[in-house]
Amino acid sequence: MLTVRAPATSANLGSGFDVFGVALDRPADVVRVEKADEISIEVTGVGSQYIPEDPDKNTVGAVADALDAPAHIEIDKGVRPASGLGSSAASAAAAAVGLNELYDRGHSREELVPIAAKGEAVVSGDAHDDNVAPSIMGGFTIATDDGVTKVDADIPLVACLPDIVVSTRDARRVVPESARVDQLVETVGWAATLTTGMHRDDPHLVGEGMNDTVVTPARAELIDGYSQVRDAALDAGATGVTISGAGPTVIAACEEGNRRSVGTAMIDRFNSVGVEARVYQTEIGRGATLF
Ligand SMILES: Nc1ncnc2c1ncn2[C@@H]1O[C@H](COP(=O)(O)OP(=O)(O)O)[C@@H](O)[C@H]1O
Ligand SMILES: N[C@@H](CCOP(=O)(O)O)C(=O)O
Repeated sequence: MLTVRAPATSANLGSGFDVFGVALDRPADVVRVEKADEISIEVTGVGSQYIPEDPDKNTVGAVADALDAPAHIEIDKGVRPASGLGSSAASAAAAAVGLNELYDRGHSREELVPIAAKGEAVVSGDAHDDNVAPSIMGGFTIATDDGVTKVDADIPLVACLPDIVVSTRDARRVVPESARVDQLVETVGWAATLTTGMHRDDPHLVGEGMNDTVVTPARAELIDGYSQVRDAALDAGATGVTISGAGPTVIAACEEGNRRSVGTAMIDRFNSVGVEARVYQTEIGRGATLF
């Protein structure tokens, strides 16, 4: 039996819809894989009552199929489903790394990204790579059809998860079908600024690059209190704030010493609109770890 820990991730970061992602230091899923004649799945942990154990409906089933690696797969969820923290992707990433090792398939970490993304297609309708890439490879990742570029960055982050459920599938339905040229121009500027910030470990450039006028405003409607929480985090010293993945988690970049005050401000503001929330004071972390 092999055990793999794969981290939660925050995709998009505002300007990088379906492209940018970061591995978070915590929370994480822990997945155990053991060779078997057929695929079977057992799920425990946070939100496990909402996660199907049917291999056709769980992200890890699609990964085992793609690797032709039947196994008994135990998933201990640390990442709440429908959180915007790459919950479904964390399991898929862990399964891809574990089954690749168990069956000695010889794929590199980068080659495992599109394999793990097949699991994302099962739950959200699209095989987007922006969560599985950082969960497998760690750091800040730029995932495109040409492959994954990874930067090891050190940026303090606060992820505030409200007690609201937003499924990625539903949140993809509100994404506008088109954008104006002036919006493309500003998005390119923000994405370039964010990428430079990651290279320089500069939370101010990263925060500036977390802007977005295309996808985030449409999705903000799905999160009660989003704009108030964003303002509160910025007032408390966050350098940038946006929706994590498809939401409802709200993610803030900040300086090391500001994480606690930013987190408290975000929780208080969600509470003030009647929404319970919890906060992860975290940072950009490593990819899936095999034990
Ligand atoms: N291994 C898994 N872990 C988490 N969710 C899963 C898994 N397999 C299937 N799902 C389903 O995926 C959906 C959650 O995925 P998604 O909406 O993308 O949330 P998140 O943003 O947290 O990844 C839920 O409907 C859940 O039942
Ligand atoms: N690019 C995707 C990312 C979804 O992330 P998740 O953590 O909400 O699954 C999107 O924005 O739809």
